[in-house]
Amino acid sequence: MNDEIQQEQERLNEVLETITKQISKIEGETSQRRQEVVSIRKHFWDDLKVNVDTFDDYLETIIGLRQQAQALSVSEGEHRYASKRLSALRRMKEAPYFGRIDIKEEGSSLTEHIYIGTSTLTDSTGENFIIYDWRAPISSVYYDYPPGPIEYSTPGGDIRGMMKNKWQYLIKGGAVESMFDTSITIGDEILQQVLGKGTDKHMHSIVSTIQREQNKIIRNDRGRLLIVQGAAGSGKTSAALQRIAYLLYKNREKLKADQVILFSPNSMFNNYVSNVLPELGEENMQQVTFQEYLDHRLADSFQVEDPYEQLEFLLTERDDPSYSTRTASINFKASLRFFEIINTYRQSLELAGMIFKGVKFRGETLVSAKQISERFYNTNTTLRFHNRIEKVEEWLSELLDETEKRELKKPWVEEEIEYLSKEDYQKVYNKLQKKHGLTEDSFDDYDKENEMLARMIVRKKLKTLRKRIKALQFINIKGIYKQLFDEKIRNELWNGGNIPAEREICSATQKMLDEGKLHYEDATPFLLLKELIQGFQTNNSIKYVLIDEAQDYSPFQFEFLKRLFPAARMTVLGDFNQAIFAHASERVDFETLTSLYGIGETESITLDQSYRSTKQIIEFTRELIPEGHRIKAIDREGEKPLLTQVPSRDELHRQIISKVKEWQSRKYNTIAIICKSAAESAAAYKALSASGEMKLVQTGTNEYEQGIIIIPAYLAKGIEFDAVIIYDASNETYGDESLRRLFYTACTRAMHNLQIYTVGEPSPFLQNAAADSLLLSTK
Ligand SMILES: Nc1ncnc2c1ncn2[C@@H]1O[C@H](COP(=O)(O)OP(=O)(O)OP(=O)(O)O)[C@@H](O)[C@H]1O
Repeated sequence: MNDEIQQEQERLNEVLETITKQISKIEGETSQRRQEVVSIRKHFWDDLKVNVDTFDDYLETIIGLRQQAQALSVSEGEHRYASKRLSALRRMKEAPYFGRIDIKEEGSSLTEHIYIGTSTLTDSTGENFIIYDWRAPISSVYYDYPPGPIEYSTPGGDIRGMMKNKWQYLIKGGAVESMFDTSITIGDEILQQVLGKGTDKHMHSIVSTIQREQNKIIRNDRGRLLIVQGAAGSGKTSAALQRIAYLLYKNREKLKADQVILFSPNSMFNNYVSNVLPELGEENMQQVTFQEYLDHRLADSFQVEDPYEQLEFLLTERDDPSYSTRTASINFKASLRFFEIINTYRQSLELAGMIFKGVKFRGETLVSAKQISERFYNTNTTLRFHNRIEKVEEWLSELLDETEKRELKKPWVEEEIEYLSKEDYQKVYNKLQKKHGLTEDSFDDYDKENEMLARMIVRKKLKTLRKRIKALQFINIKGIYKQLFDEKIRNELWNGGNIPAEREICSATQKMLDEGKLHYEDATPFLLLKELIQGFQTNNSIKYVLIDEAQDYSPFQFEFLKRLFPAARMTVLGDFNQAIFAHASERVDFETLTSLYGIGETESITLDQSYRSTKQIIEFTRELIPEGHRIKAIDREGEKPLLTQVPSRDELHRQIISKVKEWQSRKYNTIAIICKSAAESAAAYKALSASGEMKLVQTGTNEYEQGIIIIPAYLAKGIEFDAVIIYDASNETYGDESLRRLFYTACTRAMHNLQIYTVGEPSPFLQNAAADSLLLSTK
């Protein structure tokens, strides 16, 4: 051990001793707090005198109850805080800090050693910092500057100074393994070591090696919208998660983890990233997929297609007669033009076109659809659209009041009373007694009893109808959406056509609706129209929305999310070179998003440095896309990706099995065989699974599994593998230009090794690359 490491180890030992002392102190406190909580819970009612005889007694009881509940909540809060601190300290024992900066602030003669770790540590007085949390203002200097002049912002103003040294430490199990003075060493040694490691079941935090550009994303505090366009593997997901940890720390007094929501591509991805925040001592944010939200809102009325079903159709059914109409429909329905058409359509409904459903009770029409329509268009026409709907709703509720009165005397009610079971009768009786304070004596009045029972029965029967009227279900949204595709409306509102396959799109959409289905491309437009008519359902409690893999969202969906979360700031992270859904085929950047909140409220950051893959893999993958030369690789060496052309499927499978064996001996944790579609994955699984343990990943797979997996490219997005086999990159499979982005996404999942097979002639995508970034073999 050299002198420097020896000295550092001694300091580390002192820090560890402080941590150990604090742990034992807090352990005592937590156990005491726990006992307090248990005791208050156990004796909650013993310590309380419950007396409601007089109003004063009642008041006293309520006050006592409140005090007791408050004491419980304080103790629970203290216990929670102490437990959180305890787990932070226990985590720190492993590696209390990872960096140090030596800083002399302007106007001070003292050079301070600032140690940086995952959590704060102070001495026993609580006044002096031994370690600074990586999210503290001063820690930003570590990520933003090399030694030399520095500047950072604090709530009290900007601070300037000089950084004399910057150290990186690799500490494991309480021992300093290595340390680097970054003013002397070239490159980021620790980053190299971290990136050279194998995959794990879960993604890890990157706080010890956050790069300057990523730090800008993490600490960005300006504007309503932050757009991050970043190359594959540039750390977008990582930056998003550390950003959440940062926001929770910075706003710890007012922001809770469940006020932050992350939209992610699928549930396997959710599982893959679920450890990052707990590793940093924070609770996980809410995580959803856009599809989950659509299902939540629409699955009652429709069979809603999910995005992967849509994609699978596009990837595998090219010969289907409806294929070209479907692609035209997807493009059109994701466009801003369709968004505008829907808005215009909604406005036109103020004058004509609303479709209603008649209201029926026990098979009898109380009011017909036509009558509702007449009411809507003939009265209150000067009011705003939503108020007019409200007026109709009030009118229908009044009609129900009248119906209730009328029905009371009808024979069906009398009959239902007779058939009431004893229990029902007793229930009704008890309810009535409680509500009206009836005594045994007063209830023997037959008429009164009957009237009350009748009212109860009729009300119960009308309850669902009332609810549906309150929920504005008398508006036929499905009919209104279908009408948008009628020839008449098309001529009036679609602004002169020029939409490819316009007629075909219209008839296919109407047919789909008649079958009770809703394609993925229709789900958001349908929901938008519904909300524009019925009023928006908003969620004001969410303060931050982060959207990962944002290239897969249409401008439509962004508009929708903005309206859904009116109180939130949005962070959008994506890469258009990985846009795999048909609706994004034309788009190359997030330019259109600027209009969401306006230029003044929008900031954009681009990440060009890729961290996931070796230099050789990046040199190959960047040739697959336009402007790929901008992507920079980390100086991490590996083997050149290998392209092997085989004559047949049988030979393909033989070679894959032997490649997997070779790689297993290299101890790779995950080897992925990436296919184009679910259909191709299933076929590959059938042919290969007998050779050893392999897992097939499908849309419903919830866990990121280690080992050997077979996976369609679109489900592999967002995640990574030690080594990747591209199952078949032939011209037949990846011949069409529209598949370039999917192919790029598949290849960029590889961290250390990439093997591409092609049965017969390779895809044209490989032709540019083949010259110098791919090794060719035709075994
Ligand atoms: N600063 C960093 N320090 C250490 N590792 C990093 C850093 N930035 C990114 N990585 C690693 O690089 C890999 C890719 O990161 P991440 O998945 O966040 O990228 P991405 O931009 O979301 O990728 P993609 O768009 O391809 O899904 C991960 O293994 C991540 O841990």
